[in-house]
Amino acid sequence: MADLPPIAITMGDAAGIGPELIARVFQRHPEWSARCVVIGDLAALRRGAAVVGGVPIAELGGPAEAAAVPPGALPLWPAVSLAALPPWGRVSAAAGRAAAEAVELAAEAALRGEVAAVVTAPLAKAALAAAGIAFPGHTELLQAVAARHLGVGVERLPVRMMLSNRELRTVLVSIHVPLRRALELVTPANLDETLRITHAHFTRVLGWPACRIAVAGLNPHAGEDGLFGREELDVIAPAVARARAAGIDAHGPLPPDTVFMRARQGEFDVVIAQYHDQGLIPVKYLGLAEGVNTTLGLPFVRTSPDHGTAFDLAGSGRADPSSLEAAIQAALQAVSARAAAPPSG
Ligand SMILES: NC(=O)c1ccc[n+]([C@@H]2O[C@H](COP(=O)([O-])OP(=O)(O)OC[C@H]3O[C@@H](n4cnc5c(N)ncnc54)[C@H](O)[C@@H]3O)[C@@H](O)[C@H]2O)c1
Ligand SMILES: N[C@H](C(=O)O)[C@H](O)COP(=O)(O)O
Repeated sequence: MADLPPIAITMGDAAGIGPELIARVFQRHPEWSARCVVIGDLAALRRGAAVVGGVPIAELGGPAEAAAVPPGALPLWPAVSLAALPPWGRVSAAAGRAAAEAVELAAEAALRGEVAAVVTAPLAKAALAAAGIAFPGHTELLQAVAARHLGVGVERLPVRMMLSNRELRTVLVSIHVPLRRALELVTPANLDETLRITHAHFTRVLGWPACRIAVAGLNPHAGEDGLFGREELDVIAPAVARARAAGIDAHGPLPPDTVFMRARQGEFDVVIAQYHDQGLIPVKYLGLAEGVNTTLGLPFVRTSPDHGTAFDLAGSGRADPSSLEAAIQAALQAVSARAAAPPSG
């Protein structure tokens, strides 16, 4: 796969652990230097490198120069610049704006085919908001950039968040919305789309022959035949039936308190969760170290660590790079899978 373009890694919030984790990754994986391009601010990456004891930085004019980067160097395309470095661990509009710019540049490069995938280091949603950026997080920002590139509205490019580790995968019906709003978003259309996008990701994008999808209920005991709520009977079960009629190996609605255990024991490949914390708590409870956040439905591969900016640790050198490493590894694997079996549509 040496002939594929590099993978873009965005620096994340410069006040958080992103820059130091990126530097740590190239210390631990010198073989990735020529396969990646980091998009960010030079001073922020220098500061991150200093936190982990120093890493040489190779400044690039663009992704095409990555292939010549020597092992162990941090391949930086300094296409984003901060007027001043933000203090560690503080929300700032400037850091939010710079983080978003790096993400937009990476997505546009991916859409032009100049990078093979996008891996995003964590940004702070409050910093994005402080910068006046109207998206709650990466997922919605990437969706908007891709839709703009394709000349369609975002409603024509639905995406979903998947969190995964070695033991469990979960895809969310809704993402960054208040819990009351999440309940309203348990609709036939959202269920159908989540099932379709999840099935397509595993079978068409990753080339699996089949994918066993469990669908969690919303209410205690999946409603207990309507005793504790009717969403299972009125919305979720019909969506599962429609999916099965369309050839998707969907099961449910299953009681949310045991469906993750059943998937972890091997009964299902992935669980569709009805809202953010229903799906993310079981994955993150198993530990942040190996978790990967993947956006399904985009026209390019995007992964991210499952943790955030960890402002409490930023600059200390104590942050664990494992989740970022897992995100890069997952992106490399997905890119290889796509190259071996291009999706049919
Ligand atoms: N991928 C992303 O961009 C992403 C993901 C999750 C949260 N966030 C954002 O990050 C900000 C902070 O969120 P939060 O505090 O809820 O979660 P967090 O993941 O930043 O931190 C939660 C806890 O985990 C610890 N932790 C996180 N990453 C670690 C690592 N690599 N090594 C060791 N310990 C680690 C932190 O010290 C903290 O105790 C918020 O703005 C949130 O929206 C961004
Ligand atoms: N919900 C994600 C998590 O907790 O891991 C996180 O906020 C990242 O979201 P984006 O990838 O949309 O920034």
